[in-house]
Amino acid sequence: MSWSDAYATARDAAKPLAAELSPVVAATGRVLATAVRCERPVPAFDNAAMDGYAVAGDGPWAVRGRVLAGSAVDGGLAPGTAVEIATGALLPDGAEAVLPYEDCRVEDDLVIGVIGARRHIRRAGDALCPGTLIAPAGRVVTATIAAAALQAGAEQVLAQRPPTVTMLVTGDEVITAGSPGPGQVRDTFTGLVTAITDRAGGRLVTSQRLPDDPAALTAALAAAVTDVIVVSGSSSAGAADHLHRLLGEATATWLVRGVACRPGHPQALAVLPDGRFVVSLPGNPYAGLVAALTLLEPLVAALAGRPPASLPTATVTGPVKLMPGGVRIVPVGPDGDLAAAGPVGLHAAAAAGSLAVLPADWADGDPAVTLVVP
Ligand SMILES: Nc1nc2c(c(=O)[nH]1)N[C@H]1C(S)=C(S)[C@@H](COP(=O)(O)OP(=O)(O)OC[C@H]3O[C@@H](n4cnc5c(N)ncnc54)[C@H](O)[C@@H]3O)O[C@H]1N2
Ligand code: MOO
Repeated sequence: MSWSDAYATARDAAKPLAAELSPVVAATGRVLATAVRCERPVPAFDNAAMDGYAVAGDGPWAVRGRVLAGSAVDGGLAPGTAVEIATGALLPDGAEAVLPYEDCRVEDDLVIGVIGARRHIRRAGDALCPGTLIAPAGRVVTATIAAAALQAGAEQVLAQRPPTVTMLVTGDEVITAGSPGPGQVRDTFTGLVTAITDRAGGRLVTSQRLPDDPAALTAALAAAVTDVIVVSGSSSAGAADHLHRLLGEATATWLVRGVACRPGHPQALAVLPDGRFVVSLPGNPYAGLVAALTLLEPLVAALAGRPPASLPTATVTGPVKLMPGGVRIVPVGPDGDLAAAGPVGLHAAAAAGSLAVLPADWADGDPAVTLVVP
C-alpha cells in the first residue's frame, strides 16, 4: 500500500467514541460533542472595579463602613454616604460610582472628590450573558476554554471519550531501565508512543515489556482492554517475530499490511473481531517513529473525534536517495533543509524537528508533506 493510502486508511478506520459528560477541566484535550455556553452572567454580580469608595448621590460622602471581596453587604447606600470597597467586592444597592483612592481624599470620615466619566463599576453580565457561545462543538477543550467555562458556570461538558492505548514492547533484548548489557537495547518506544497518543487526544494507560514468546504476546493481546494496542517489534519475518501470525490466528482484519516507505515498510494496522485496533510498529527505533506518525496518530485522532486536518507541506531542499516505487521519509529542519539533518535516525529527527515524506519523483526544491516529531 502507498504511504498516503496507509495514512488515509488509519485516519478513516474509526468513528469517534461515544461522548460522555465530564468535569470541564478533566475534558482538557478532548473534543466537545456539544457547544459550551455561558450559564451564569460574567461577572455574576455588580462589583467594584477599583479599590476605593463606593458612593451614592452627591458628595462629600459620609463613610458608613467597609466591604471586602467575598463579604456580604449590609443594606444599601443612602444619598450622601459611601463605603470603603475592595476590587471585586459586591456593590451595595444605590452605589453610583467607585472613587479610586487616588482620585479622592478622606477628611473627618468624609470622602471628598468628584465622580468622573468612568464609574469603575462592573455590572452583572457586562462581559458575558447566559447563552453566549464560549466554544463550539468540535473544538478541542483547551485550558483557557476550561477556565472560561468555569467562570461562566459551565462545570460539566459533553466531550468525546478519549481513546485508550496499551503499549506492548516486545523483544528479549529490550530493557526498560538502566544500561544495556551485551546484545541488549534500551526501549525507545514508550515515551514516543505516549507523546503521539497524547497529541492525538488519546491516553496511554499501560506499557508492558514482553519477551519474544508467542504465548506471552497472545495473553497480553487478550488481556488488553483498551481501544488500541500498539506492539513494537515482532513485525517482521524473523524466528522471534510472531505478531502477524498471531493476528492471523485471531482472525484480525488487516487494514494496512506493509507500506511502500523507507523506513517503516513492515508497519501494519489490524482490527480484532471485537473492534480493538492493533498497530504494529517495526522495532528499528526510527522506523517505529515513522510508523507511529503514519498509523497511530491518525487512528487515535479519529477515535478521539478530532476533525481530519491536512498534513502541512513545506519546500524541501537537499540531497537524498529516493525510494523507487515508494516514499523516503527523512528528517527535515525548519527551513526545509535535508542536508542540515545529516545521517538519518532518531538523533537526526530530534535535531530537525520534522520528517519530510518524499515521493519517488520528488526533485530538489519541490514541496513535500511533513510530519512533526513529538
Ligand atoms: N528478512 C527480513 N528481515 C527484516 C526485514 C525484512 O523485510 N525481511 N525488515 C527489516 C526492517 S525494515 C525492520 S524495521 C525490522 C523490523 O523488525 P521487527 O519489527 O520484527 O523488530 P525486531 O526484529 O524485534 O527488532 C528490530 C530492531 O529494533 C530493535 N528494537 C526492537 N524493539 C525496540 C525498542 N523497544 N527500543 C529500541 N530498539 C528496539 C531491536 O533490538 C532490533 O535491533 O526487520 C528487519 N528485518
Ligand atoms: O523499514 Mo525498517 O522499518 O527500514 O527500518
